[in-house]
Amino acid sequence: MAAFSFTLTPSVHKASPSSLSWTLSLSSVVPTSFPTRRRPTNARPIVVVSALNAKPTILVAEKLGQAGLELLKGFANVDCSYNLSPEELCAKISLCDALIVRSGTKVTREVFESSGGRLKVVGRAGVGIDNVDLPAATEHGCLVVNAPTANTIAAAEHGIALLTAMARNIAQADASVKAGKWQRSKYVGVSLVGKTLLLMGFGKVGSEVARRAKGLGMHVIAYDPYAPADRARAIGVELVTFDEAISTADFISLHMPLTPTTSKILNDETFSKMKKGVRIVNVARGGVIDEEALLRALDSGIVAQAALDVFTEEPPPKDSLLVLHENVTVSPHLGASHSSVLSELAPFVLLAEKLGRLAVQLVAGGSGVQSVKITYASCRGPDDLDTRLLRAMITKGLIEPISSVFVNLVNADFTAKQRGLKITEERIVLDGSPEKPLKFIQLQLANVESKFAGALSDTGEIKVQGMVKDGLPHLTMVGSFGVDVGSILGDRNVNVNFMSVGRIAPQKQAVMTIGVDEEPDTETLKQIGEIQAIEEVCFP
Ligand SMILES: NC(=O)C1=CN([C@@H]2O[C@H](COP(=O)(O)OP(=O)(O)OC[C@H]3O[C@@H](n4cnc5c(N)ncnc54)[C@H](O)[C@@H]3O)[C@@H](O)[C@H]2O)C=CC1
Ligand SMILES: O=C(O)C(=O)COP(=O)(O)O
Repeated sequence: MAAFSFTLTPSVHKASPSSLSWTLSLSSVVPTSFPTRRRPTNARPIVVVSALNAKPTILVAEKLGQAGLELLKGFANVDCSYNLSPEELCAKISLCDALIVRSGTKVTREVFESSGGRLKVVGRAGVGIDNVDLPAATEHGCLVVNAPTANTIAAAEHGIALLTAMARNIAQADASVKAGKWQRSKYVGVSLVGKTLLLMGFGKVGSEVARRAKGLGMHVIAYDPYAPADRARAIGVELVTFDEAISTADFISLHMPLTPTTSKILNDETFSKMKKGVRIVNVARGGVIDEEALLRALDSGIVAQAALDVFTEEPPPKDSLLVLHENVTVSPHLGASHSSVLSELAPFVLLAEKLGRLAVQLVAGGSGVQSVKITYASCRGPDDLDTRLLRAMITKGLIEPISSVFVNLVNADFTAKQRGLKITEERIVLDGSPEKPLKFIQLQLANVESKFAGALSDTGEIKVQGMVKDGLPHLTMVGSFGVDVGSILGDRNVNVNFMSVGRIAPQKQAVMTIGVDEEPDTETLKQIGEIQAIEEVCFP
């Protein structure tokens, strides 16, 4: 083991006598020690611990992304037991404080009764909560929470995929070519442009489908008694009555929850009022369609085609005439399959929050941030990077240290708007491999004073920039100064085993000693010495 030390000159904050404390500037050098997170006073854990000092037990009854499981394991005993029978679930539940399910587990009254009062939370890792008996949960004092936006884009994209695949007979044509046939006229398909698409349910998924369908040149109408007219107008969608809706549509796409009111909302009577040759897409829930009535409508030609991701019974019986119908395209409830996107973004989520926290601490007085510009540098095209989660975490980092608000993905945009924080996002598309979602994230806070002159960019904004290396967030730039000593050593395969910091007096020079497993070469030391904030480097 070896150690080397270098002196950091406070020249970076010479111009500002009340400059940032060394703790912060040195944390800029140590990539893993961003300012520590203070838990906001009103933040409440979801899971209630049942015995003093005991970890809660969470039963995960369906497959979740690894990143989500790791988070749970950080504070709870996690029992991943998939494909439990109803009896097995009831037998286990009295040992659990929380239960996490997706759409495949029925959380019935019997489950709540069997829990003996221990079950405090049912978490639905997804949108639809039709598989949870809500009155029974309420009676048993059990909270039911879902992830209302987690699957919005996936469900909307899947709906559009089914719509276009159905219109062009992709699944049938694929099977035919693979069977050695070449039936060009049989599978020619129908055009979408100029056709009327009816969205039944104009909430989060329905709105996203509308945007995409407009891009395909479709005329989009919606039936949703609760949807605000201004949202429909903004997207260019006409809200219509039920009867007008079903009698004028060429295509119908379902996006409402399964409730007693929407159950079998498409039935023999409604099919009989539809235009002959209508085409139906369902990525909502199987139960919103009377499946036997749909089969009859397909056989009679009222419905020309249907594309279904969801079924009353999942999986549907192998001999289901609906599934096997030649004019029906099916998928196995895939409208939520984007967990890999979340897991690949996980380290950047941490980076985003830490950059937000650091940036706000650089502001003189801490508050008064009115606008933040976020730059994402990526080798991926703009449409291939969903930044909502990152934006939410940056907002969380910016707002939580200076307020008592608890910010998460759900309320981040709302909270920012409420506080008058304007967020703009910019993407820089870099050359290179798109394997990693991002190269770096940069934040710029405009029109604020900094306690730390060195944190200001040439154009006078507070600027911080970071990247992810080996799964960890690294701060790479503050103001105009590159600060990532850890990255330089990491790039040269020099393993850091400790770091310690001292200083001669407040606002004076600081000394950092870094213990390394391998001797850094002179080129590495030279590179560290060239960092503007560093006065001198030596390796004894
Ligand atoms: N296939 C899949 O993997 C996925 C399926 N879903 C399904 O999509 C459904 C919709 O999801 P979101 O858009 O996020 O929900 P949302 O709550 O944002 O939108 C649902 C809309 O349906 C409307 N609605 C309620 N009752 C209605 C009725 N009787 N007639 C017409 N409209 C009615 C509501 O006013 C609301 O605007 C979920 O409940 C879930 O069942 C969601 C995600 C993935
Ligand atoms: O989020 C929803 O409502 C879905 O339908 C997704 O279901 P899943 O979590 O994939 O079983």
